[in-house]
Amino acid sequence: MTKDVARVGILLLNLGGPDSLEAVRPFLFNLFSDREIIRLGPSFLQKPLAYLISTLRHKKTESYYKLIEGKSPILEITQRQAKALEKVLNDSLLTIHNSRSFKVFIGMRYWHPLIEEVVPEIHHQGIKRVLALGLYPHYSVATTGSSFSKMKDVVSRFPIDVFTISSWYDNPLYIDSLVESIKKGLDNFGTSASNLHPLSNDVHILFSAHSLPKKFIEEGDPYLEHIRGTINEITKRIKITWDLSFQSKSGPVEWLEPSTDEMIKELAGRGVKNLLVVPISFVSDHIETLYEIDILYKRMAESLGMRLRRTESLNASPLFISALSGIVKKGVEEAGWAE
Ligand SMILES: C=CC1=C(C)c2cc3[nH]c(cc4nc(cc5[nH]c(cc1n2)c(C)c5CCC(=O)O)C(CCC(=O)O)=C4C)c(C)c3C=C
Ligand SMILES: [Fe+2]
Ligand SMILES: [Fe+2]
Repeated sequence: MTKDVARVGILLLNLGGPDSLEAVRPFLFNLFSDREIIRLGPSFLQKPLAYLISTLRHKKTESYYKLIEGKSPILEITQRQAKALEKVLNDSLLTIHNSRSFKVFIGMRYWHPLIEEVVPEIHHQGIKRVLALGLYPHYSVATTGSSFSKMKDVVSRFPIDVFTISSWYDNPLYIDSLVESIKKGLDNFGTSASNLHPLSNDVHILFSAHSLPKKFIEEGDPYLEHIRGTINEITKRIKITWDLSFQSKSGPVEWLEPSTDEMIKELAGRGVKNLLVVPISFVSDHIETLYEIDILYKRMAESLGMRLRRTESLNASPLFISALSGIVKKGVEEAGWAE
């Protein structure tokens, strides 16, 4: 008899990003239409205001994407993660059931392949069990929460059972993969900054998380607690001097502080000369690593007499894919789909 686990689909959820400059405006419209990420007045005004903001903002956003090859790399990286994860999961199952049992899908919140496009596809493939995993280690209503709401809404139209994994900020292999990338970043500093010893305390670490309006935290969002949880696990394994700051705020409300640009200035004032920035809330490269950190903050640091480097994003690193595989397998067991 075929094991039921043979029918499990893994749905990787992420934000998505524009795949061309023409896609920037409709991508922004989709994002600003979502009341879970941003509330623009009463609900009947959400779409008109989303239209207005995307019209006013798209040129500025396009200018950032022009600096990173005219599009977001997020889909291509998520596809690599999906392919690697499917292989690792099925290779490990081969030894147990002699059948290929997992199929990994991608569902993006604001740009193609959209969640509402992929769920019907999963149904057409005859899959009745879906394990949904947000590619956000730290839960926020604005990110994972919004993707889950959209997915549950679409899935309710199909005979599909869903099991969700909402956060994995302290998963040991995920922490290992971050520690690996920090050690690599420190080593690279050692070789590129002459007379600096690898792992030297002379390199200060700055964890830079995506900012979030403070109101979310006040309403019980665990995002900040999760970010601190990840850092806490990292510092149990590696001795570093560090700070935490928040980047990419994008509206006139109060956001988490300090901002990464303020923090860079403060660290320059404290005499820090070598700064390794760790983009802590992203597992893939996108505009906030490739433009904001690599171009904007690097330039700012240089003008303050500081060397700034960034740790490599986890992307499809083997250790990170093992972490995802472990998270999925644990989820399959918790869902009761393993036997
Ligand atoms: C409108 C408010 C926003 C909140 C709140 C927010 C939270 C948030 N976002 C990410 C991760 C990503 N954001 C990305 C792009 C992006 N985000 C916002 C707005 C908010 N994000 C905008 C307007 C944009 C578009 C770019 C721009 O115009 O500045 C992306 C994708 C970018 C890509 O290139 O692929 C990601 C990923 C997190 C983790 C988060 C809160 C925890
Ligand atoms: Fe964002
Ligand atoms: Fe952002």
